[in-house]
Amino acid sequence: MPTTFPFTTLLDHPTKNRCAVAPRDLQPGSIVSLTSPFVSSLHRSQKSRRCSRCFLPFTSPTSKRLKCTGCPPNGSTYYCSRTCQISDFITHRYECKKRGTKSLQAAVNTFVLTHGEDGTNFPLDDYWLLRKTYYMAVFQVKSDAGNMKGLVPDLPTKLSKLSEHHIPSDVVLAESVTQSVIALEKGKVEEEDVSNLQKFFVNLLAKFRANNFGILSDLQNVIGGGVYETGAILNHSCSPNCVLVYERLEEGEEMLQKIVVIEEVKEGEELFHSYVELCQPTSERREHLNESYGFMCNCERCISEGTDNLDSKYSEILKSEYPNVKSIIEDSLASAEELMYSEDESGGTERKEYELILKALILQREYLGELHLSRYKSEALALSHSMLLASVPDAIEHCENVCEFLTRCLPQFHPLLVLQRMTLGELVQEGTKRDEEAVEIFKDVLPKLRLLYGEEHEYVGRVEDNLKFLQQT
Ligand SMILES: C[S@@+](CC[C@H](N)C(=O)[O-])C[C@H]1O[C@@H](n2cnc3c(N)ncnc32)[C@H](O)[C@@H]1O
Repeated sequence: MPTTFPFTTLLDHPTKNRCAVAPRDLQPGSIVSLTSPFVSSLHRSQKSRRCSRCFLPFTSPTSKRLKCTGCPPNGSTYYCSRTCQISDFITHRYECKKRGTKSLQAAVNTFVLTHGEDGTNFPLDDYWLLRKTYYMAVFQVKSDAGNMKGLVPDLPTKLSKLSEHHIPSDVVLAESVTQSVIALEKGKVEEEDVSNLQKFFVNLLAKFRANNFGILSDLQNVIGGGVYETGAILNHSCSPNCVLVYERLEEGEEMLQKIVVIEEVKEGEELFHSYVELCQPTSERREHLNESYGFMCNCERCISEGTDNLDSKYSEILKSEYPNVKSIIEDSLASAEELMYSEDESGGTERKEYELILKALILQREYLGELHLSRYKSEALALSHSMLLASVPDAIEHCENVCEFLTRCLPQFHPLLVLQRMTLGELVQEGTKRDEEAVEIFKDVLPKLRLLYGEEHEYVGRVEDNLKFLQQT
């Protein structure tokens, strides 16, 4: 286990309430917390790809996996080991087929009908997590010692400490979650308990709004959701001094959340991570924070950027022409997307897709500011396509542009930037004779990867091997 320097919690900030502060002077790479969640749940899109308990990826279709025999075939749950299956059973038995397939399906169907499969208001994945938390709280109270495997001692007290963000429409949402529990419990919920149950869900939803974490894979994709007690103490900043990395420690355990300091912090200074996508323009970040967490961000970056540096910035001369150009850009990107998701299984459309993306990108480069978000998105899309087409020189150009964009929006230790630079190093190594440049990139990236992911991580080994190879030749 790595050494941690647990942060101090201050309780009395006039507007933010609890704050986490550095217990001593900290260097980049210091870990201030490494904790497991109260509750976590794998997203449906990952169900067949990862263990439902510890989130270990199944690297190939033939990887060893245990299937829950109780789940319906279209919603199977898989585990990497018996230990994981047993640890998960305490709550999972309420979700799988063994306990009332019809009532569970009916409950989920009603939820989907009312709120949509991926309702922007409350996606189905969050619904599962919410219900799982409910069952854990119920069991925790029921179990005498409160330390049965898979349960969290003192869960209700811990939940009560979390801050809340109430949204009026959550009352309706709580109503439908309550109905789904009533249906599932088949008459076990007494009439007089219904309104308490509904209140419980209204409060739990308000806590979820303010405290839920998207659990990220090493490649920074969201693969699940969870509630972490320690992480929930950190406030937000758009120029954060900490990032969150998720780690699997051992079988049977849920994903740990590691809070890593990414710049020098003095003793007593507040620690922040970012609640939102940092590449968004200031106005969008602030709007998102206000809607989702109920505060207006006044961090250093928001104040210094003023109205915006990333918003649409066109050259003044070209501004009047932009409306026409915009439709060409949008049409090209829409056609590329249509091809990507077309039914045509024969493939072979990648070149055409790349050309359409490039057509949009060339116009975006001409008309939009360097830090325009949609220009960056096209650049990233063009990068993945050129890699798919094995067109290394194109890939290098797009990757350099993406790195340039990320360098200007993200702290230099941010995993997204570090991983993108690692890709750039590998492309330069593969596709050019610029070995010295590749070495420089790897030398810059390696210590950052070690601090973020740990010495033993496969990315660290990969970059070390690349460096060794380049330095020998
Ligand atoms: C995950 S909690 C953070 C800890 C919180 N301060 C507490 O006492 O539990 C999220 C809530 O903290 C508050 N918060 C976080 N960052 C903030 C900021 N930069 N400015 C104002 N309020 C903030 C908001 O109320 C938000 O909904």
